[in-house]
Amino acid sequence: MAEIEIRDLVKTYHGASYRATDAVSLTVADGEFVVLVGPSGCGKTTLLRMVAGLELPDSGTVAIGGRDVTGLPARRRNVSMVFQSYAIFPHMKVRTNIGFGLAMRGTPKAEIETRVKRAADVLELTDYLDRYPAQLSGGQRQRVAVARAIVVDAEVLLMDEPLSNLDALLRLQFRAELKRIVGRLGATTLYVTHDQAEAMSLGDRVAVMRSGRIAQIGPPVDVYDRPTERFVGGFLGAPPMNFVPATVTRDGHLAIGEQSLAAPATLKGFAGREILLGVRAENINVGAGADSGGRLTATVEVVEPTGAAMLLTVRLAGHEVKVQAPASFRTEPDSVVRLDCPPESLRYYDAESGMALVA
Ligand SMILES: Nc1ncnc2c1ncn2[C@@H]1O[C@H](COP(=O)(O)OP(=O)(O)OP(=O)(O)O)[C@@H](O)[C@H]1O
Repeated sequence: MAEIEIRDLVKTYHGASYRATDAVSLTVADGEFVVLVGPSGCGKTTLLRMVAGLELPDSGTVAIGGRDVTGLPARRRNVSMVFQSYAIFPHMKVRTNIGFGLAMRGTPKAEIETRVKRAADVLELTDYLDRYPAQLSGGQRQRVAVARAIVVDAEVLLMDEPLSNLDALLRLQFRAELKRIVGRLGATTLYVTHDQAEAMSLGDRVAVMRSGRIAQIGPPVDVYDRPTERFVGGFLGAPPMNFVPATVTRDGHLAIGEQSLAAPATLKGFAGREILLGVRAENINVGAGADSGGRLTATVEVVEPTGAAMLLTVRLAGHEVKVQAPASFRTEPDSVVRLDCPPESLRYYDAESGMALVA
């Protein structure tokens, strides 16, 4: 059993006027992979370091496997860590690097050898055991760091941007590999990244952080599809969710400038108010030309082929909107397009607070 239970963790760094983490609570179930994601400075690393035992909270508790470890130093927590910098020793061969943690714990030599071999096998490093880090590629070095973390059989795996030193392609490859490895291990994992795509890809659940708090947590697809606040919709997704100001009219419409869509009955109580309409680029149907049938009219500003799709930037009632059209869609700047959004793909937010209006 290695559930991580974080309760009301508060941390204010010396001299700071704000809390780096502001009463964060989070439970990571045994064997679960939770990703902390959010913009720079939102408190992800601070939270992870408090779980690791590298930082003491001002208040709140951390329990691992049902044991309160809040006051315990890192070495007594049975956690394993992988950091952004590979933190592998340049003067040691891969074999020694991987076995380092075990050697420090006084594990017998024969057992170290067996376990290093097993970890190297999992991470496809067997052919590199007698090389020095300088003789490895970035991805291989990163795998050595991961091997060293998994070899000790810790209850909990903590990773802070472990892929950030890799170039884009390697990062993508290793992301899938990491998912496979950690899945196989079944370790309880808390993982920090600022990369929303990485968070979506890896997490059983994703916790989106903002200013020291968890804004929303849930399975990646849920969080992506139903952001509970504008911030989350604007952070997850490339392009981010579109937000268009609209007024709820008394006759049950959503007025977007001079144009309108039907408003759902759930917005009845908001008649007369300006709200934000949230919609993902891929949920907007687009037709070329003024007669193509959609209920809204917009003007194309930018056309970007992405290969898999055609990304359009259009202007709708003075607002910029990203639309993902099929790759075969043909249009050009200044052309008129018609847009339609299936009602089930629309989300509604308070214009001031940015919070979702209806679930
Ligand atoms: N040792 C420190 N002393 C003072 N302030 C710190 C310290 N470490 C972090 N902070 C501040 O605490 C806040 C949270 O930092 P933290 O490193 O946890 O954010 P983060 O979300 O991990 O950001 P990034 O993605 O940039 O690493 C930031 O405002 C940061 O400037």
